[in-house]
Amino acid sequence: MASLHHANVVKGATVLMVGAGGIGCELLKTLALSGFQDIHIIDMDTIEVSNLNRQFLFRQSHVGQSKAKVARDAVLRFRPHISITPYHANVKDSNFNVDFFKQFSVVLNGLDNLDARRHVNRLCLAAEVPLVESGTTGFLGQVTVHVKGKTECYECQPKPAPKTYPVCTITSTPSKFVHCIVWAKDLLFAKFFGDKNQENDLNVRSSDASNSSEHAEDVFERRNNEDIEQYGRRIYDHVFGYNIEVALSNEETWKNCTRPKPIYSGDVLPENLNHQNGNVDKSRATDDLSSVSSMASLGLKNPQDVWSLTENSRVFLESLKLFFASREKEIGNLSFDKDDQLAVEFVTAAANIRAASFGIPLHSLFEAKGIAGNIVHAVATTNAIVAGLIVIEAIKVLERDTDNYRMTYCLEHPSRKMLLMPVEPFEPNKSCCVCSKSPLSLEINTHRSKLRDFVEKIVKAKLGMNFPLIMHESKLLYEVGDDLEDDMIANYTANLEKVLSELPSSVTGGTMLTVEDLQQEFTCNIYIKHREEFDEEKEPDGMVLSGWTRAPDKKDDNKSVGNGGSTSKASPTEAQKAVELDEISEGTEISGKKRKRPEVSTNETNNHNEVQKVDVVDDEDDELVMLDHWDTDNKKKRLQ
Ligand SMILES: Nc1ncnc2c1ncn2[C@@H]1O[C@H](COP(=O)(O)OP(=O)(O)OP(=O)(O)O)[C@@H](O)[C@H]1O
Ligand SMILES: [Zn+2]
Repeated sequence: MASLHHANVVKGATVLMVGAGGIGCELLKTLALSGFQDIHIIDMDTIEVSNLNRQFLFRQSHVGQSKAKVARDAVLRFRPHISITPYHANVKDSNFNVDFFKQFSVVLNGLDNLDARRHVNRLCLAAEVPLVESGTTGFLGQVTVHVKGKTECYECQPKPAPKTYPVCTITSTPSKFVHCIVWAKDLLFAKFFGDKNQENDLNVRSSDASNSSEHAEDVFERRNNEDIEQYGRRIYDHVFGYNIEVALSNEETWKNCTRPKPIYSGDVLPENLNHQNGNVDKSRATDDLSSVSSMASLGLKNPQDVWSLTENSRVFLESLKLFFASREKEIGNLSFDKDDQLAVEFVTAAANIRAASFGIPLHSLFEAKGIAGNIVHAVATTNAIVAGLIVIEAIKVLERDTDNYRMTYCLEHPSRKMLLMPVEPFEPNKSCCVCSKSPLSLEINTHRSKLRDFVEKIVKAKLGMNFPLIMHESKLLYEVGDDLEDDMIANYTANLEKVLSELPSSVTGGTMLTVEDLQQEFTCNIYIKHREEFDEEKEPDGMVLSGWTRAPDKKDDNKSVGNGGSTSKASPTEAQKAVELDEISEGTEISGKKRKRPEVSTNETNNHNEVQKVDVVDDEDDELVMLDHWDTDNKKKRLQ
């Protein structure tokens, strides 16, 4: 009987789950209840209070403990005889190598970042283990199946970079609140509390670039004998007052934009802020990020209130004081963290003061935090549905039921009365550099760009390699590893500072470089094209990687059939509308891939029904994701 076969397949499988967060907790529970008996879980995190609203295997008493271990213990309480092996570790650790991956029948991802997803994809390809990948954003979700040689790999479709804004919009002409948030977070906060020596083209540094006093003084440097309030007010007046005056003096800028108004602290606050606040209780633990709060010391209670300009100005100065009074040691090393209350307060206040200056509506701390942290509030129901779909696909993969593999998309609004949209997987993209080993090409100025730029911007950031090795013909130019001799390390370090054309084996236009990651067993050839100039706004890296093109179109791939045996068509635009991602896509990883609705068999309908039986639970909090959406102009070959 099919059910006996099914039960045996499930029982005999050794499964690796990566991620024990929102999706992972649901997944572990569903795997255990579906009869899986040998489950391994990797998660590098410990449990936080903010996880408790949707990660139902965790309780208040578990805060601070390993997610993987607590999830195991929680499930063993209702399935005591199965084997669950937890690893409190980063999946990118070198012990999780190809041999480690080979022991598994299938790998299931419940991750929240592109980097780890790409890494797992490569290890699955190298180990030839099928991967079921997933992601959710609010009501939207997806589950995709990746089997080497049969379907696309996770990287067959390029993933769009997080949304960025032109520098001049951020530094000079903001028109939306998000521009003010980016300014407050990436420029002002970074300038105050991050690395003092960083390059930061914020026009908060000093005066107008054309002014010869530019290098005379770093306004952010606290002067001798300057108390924190004086310091805060001086910076306030500089960034919200003086800099705006300077910007206003350039008439050209304001021809098509509304002129901002300078704001000085004296305009909105009394000369002396006579408050009981600022007197921080220094005995408070500085490692508890939530214990120091300007809202608390100013008596502002509701994070959903929109503060007045005066309140924002008070929060700005108070946050600054609190950073100096109770977290001084961290100053210089901080980067913005959405879970750092004081940082969120500072950024909210600074963004609001700037917004007031530019006539942009002010926002509450709650809203500002959402924008600054790229937060889309998670819906636990979506996680539960996605977890169910992962298990369904995992079982099909284990049964080698290739014809019935489906990529499934959870939609926010019903499309043709469906909230779940199953799509047949596509075959591997022949121009994918990961699974089809197709070469890439890189336009770069070989006389100006250093090997370090290439390693940081291309090899690490774009190709996601951890332990790269770079070769030109048979010459090694660079390598990372634990067992390198000192003279080799010195050699490679020296190479990093050389421009490409001056490397021991000169890299110029026409060179083919080989880049390899030994842990991921991933090799990639990059054809170098020399180019003199790059557009600073559009090509800020000063180099352009391409060649990762999509698979060729196939004309007959255009017909599509509805779910449940219906033969009606779902047009791409209709589907596209259903997966409307515009608003939430900021900062999340959403690929522009075209998927067509396939013919759906009766079998599929059954699966579909099964999915719809998943219990509905409550919704909450935030999660970052990977979502694909429909795209009208790219048609791909379906799996044969
Ligand atoms: N490289 C990695 N190695 C191991 N686990 C990882 C790695 N990257 C992410 N994870 C885990 O994936 C899980 C993703 O879960 P989820 O998206 O619910 O995020 P979260 O951190 O629990 O919640 P939030 O980000 O919303 O606060 C997290 O538990 C995280 O620790
Ligand atoms: Zn691929």
